[in-house]
Amino acid sequence: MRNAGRARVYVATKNVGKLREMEQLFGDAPFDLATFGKYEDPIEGDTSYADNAALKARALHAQLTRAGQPGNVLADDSGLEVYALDRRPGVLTAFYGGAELSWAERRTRLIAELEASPLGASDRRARFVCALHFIGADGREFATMGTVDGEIAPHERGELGFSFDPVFLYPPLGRTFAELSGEEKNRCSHRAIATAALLAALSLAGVPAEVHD
Ligand SMILES: O=P(O)(O)OP(=O)(O)OP(=O)(O)OC[C@H]1O[C@@H](n2cnc3c(O)ncnc32)[C@H](O)[C@@H]1O
Repeated sequence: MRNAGRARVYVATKNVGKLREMEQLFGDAPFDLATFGKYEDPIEGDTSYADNAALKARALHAQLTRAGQPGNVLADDSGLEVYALDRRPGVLTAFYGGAELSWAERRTRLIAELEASPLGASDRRARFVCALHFIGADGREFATMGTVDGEIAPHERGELGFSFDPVFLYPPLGRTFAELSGEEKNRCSHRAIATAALLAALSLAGVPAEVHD
């Protein structure tokens, strides 16, 4: 008898908010997401989400292989781009404002920086970007991207989500990402779009392989 197999995928992240979303986004797909306790994240570059996602995936892939535990890996590199700020903080979103600031302080700072900028009074457009990179246990690599357009809200709103979600207004619903349920965010987010593309690519490529019993 032939069955679609389930495969473990180690996620190269230290961001609990991302991991929680990925677990929901992978939903019924034939993968079990896991973390590797000894994952050491590499130093990321400052130019490309795709390069950083590949860097993180390859680092974890190598660490698992060294530990004698080879397997599938997945990494996400993402960020928030504000048009009036020349698309900053962009690839460097995780470091916005420096390590000593809380996320609430970073959100306040972003709104203030936007409003002090020459275009900030008339242009609040922003987008979230997500690059995913998957490496199969057989070494095959798959990369996808997703983006979602929105605006920087005048004040933060909502308690859900993480990081910049309370200041990211999603115009089609008139709410910030932090005012959307997990299910709602996972129907429209940058990560949802990149994940749907990845799951489609994996399915077309026959990953995970069918098992015979
Ligand atoms: O590298 P890992 O360990 O995965 O975690 P990280 O938080 O450092 O990840 P990134 O380098 O990809 O930084 C992405 C940043 O972009 C922001 N971000 C990405 N997706 C987001 C989302 O769905 N909601 C809110 N903020 C998001 C958030 O501030 C993240 O810290």
